[in-house]
Amino acid sequence: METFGSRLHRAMAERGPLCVGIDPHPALLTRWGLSDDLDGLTRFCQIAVDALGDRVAVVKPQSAFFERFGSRGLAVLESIIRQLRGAGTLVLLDVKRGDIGSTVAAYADAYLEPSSPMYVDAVTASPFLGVNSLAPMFDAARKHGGGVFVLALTSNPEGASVQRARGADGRTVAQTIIDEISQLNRGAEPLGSFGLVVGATIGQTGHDLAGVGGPLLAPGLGAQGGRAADLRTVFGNELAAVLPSYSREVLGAGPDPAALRAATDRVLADCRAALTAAGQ
Ligand SMILES: O=c1ccn([C@@H]2O[C@H](COP(=O)(O)O)[C@@H](O)[C@H]2O)c(=O)[nH]1
Repeated sequence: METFGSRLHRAMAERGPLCVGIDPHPALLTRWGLSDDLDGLTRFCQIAVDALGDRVAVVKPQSAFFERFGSRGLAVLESIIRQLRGAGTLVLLDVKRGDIGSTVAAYADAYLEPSSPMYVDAVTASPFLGVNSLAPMFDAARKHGGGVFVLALTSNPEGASVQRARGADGRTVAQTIIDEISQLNRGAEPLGSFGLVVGATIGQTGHDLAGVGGPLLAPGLGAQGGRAADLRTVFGNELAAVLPSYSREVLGAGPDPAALRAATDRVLADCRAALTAAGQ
């Protein structure tokens, strides 16, 4: 069985280093001339999937915007996950789950067990109940070729007070998370299956990302103010592992499918330029 890290490495080589988020914000539904209800959600997602599904390496649906509509919203999410995976696109579900280990086991069943209706290639996870509380997700990912992206240095300004707090050994909370995820990826080639989330908005991190060995998801580009050129400042020598992620910046170009594709091509070109400019 091929690992998630290997599948992601190939997808990034074939389609380019880009993740596009499907975040059906109420304001975007309105902007696309759609109603803020289940019909609008369904139409929005169909247009986005048809326009982008076979072009980008990774699509990242944001679960919250589907959960707004209850079980019928989740049915739409399940449907687009199936369609995207059918088009050969890796699906990273942004759901930021975390809990005590016995409950994380149920989240692992929900997202990383192939028989689940919500089965995806990878999920985002919150480590703030302790990285090791996520062990059931890591185990399921290993068993089924999935991936887990763990929050480390998030793109929002509020994250720093928690993530940059220092423990007894002098390391920040984020560095502890980075070090634990690095251990999980040890020896994995060409890329580990355990990633970190590091916002493109945070400037020089002051953290050591050199040994991570897995993908570095970089949200915060576009609508939150991050620019592709900032990736070089944030990630330094680790540009080869960076997976830039845009949601509103691309989706704001819709609903015209050609405009969505043009926006995707534009941000991908920006990212390629930024990620290769340092001679990588
Ligand atoms: O640190 C983080 C972690 C996750 N996100 C998520 O990414 C997208 C960003 O959307 P934009 O429209 O490109 O701002 C969204 O789903 C966030 O929940 C993040 O922004 N920062």
